Amino acid sequence: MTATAPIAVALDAPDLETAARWASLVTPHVSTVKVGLELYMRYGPDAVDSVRGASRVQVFLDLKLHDIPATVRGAARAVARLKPAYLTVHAAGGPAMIREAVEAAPDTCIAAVTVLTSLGDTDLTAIGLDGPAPDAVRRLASLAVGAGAQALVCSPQEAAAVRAEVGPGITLITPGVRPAGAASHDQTRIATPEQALASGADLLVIGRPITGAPDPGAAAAAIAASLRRSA
Ligand SMILES: O=C(O)c1cc(=O)[nH]c(=O)n1[C@@H]1O[C@H](COP(=O)(O)O)[C@@H](O)[C@H]1O
Repeated sequence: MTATAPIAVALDAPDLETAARWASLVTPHVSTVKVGLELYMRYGPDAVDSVRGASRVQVFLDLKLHDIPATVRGAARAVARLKPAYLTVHAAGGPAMIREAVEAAPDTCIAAVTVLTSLGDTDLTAIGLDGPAPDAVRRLASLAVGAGAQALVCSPQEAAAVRAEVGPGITLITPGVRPAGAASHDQTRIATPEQALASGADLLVIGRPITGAPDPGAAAAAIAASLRRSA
């Protein structure tokens, strides 16, 4: 049996049946499935159990926590019992908040989201965040790692620069991944799966290019095969 590809499929579905069906189709090919806000807001912990099923797939719980440190500590502690492999927090929540999440979920890899891949430089100016994006990402990456985050979320466009900034021990997770010719949807800072891997990403988050395909299992298998060829 071939090893699964370092891909987290974003199960952004309106209902649990659809998410569980996508999960069962893609898990032979990918290492990880991601439960995000859409599913968790509706189903809570059941969403995690349901997509995990009987398989050994890793679950990435993407709740993008961003609140005062004590509240994030409580939230991280509450979901730690679900044993997700990864849990996201926003790096912009600051070092004290990140530290609380790391301490509250010791068996989970806390992944700090730097600058959302949907944002471009004009958005950063509107928000009041000093850009350009690669500079803001590097700054937040360094802050998050200093606070104990073991993983970082950034676009594949910044992965090489972030790796140079934080060194080899940190897991780099990149959404904003689109196979050549695929629709970008609401993503702004994108690259192909092969480019993401070559830039040093450890885990590629891919949603709609897989889940929106007529056969999500075949779409996941095709991307996994292209990554194997490019490795
Ligand atoms: O934390 C994330 O996973 C995340 C961070 C980010 O900066 N951008 C981003 O798109 N994501 C998530 O990655 C997934 C991307 O999905 P697609 O655009 O359909 O491939 C979605 O579930 C987003 O919530």
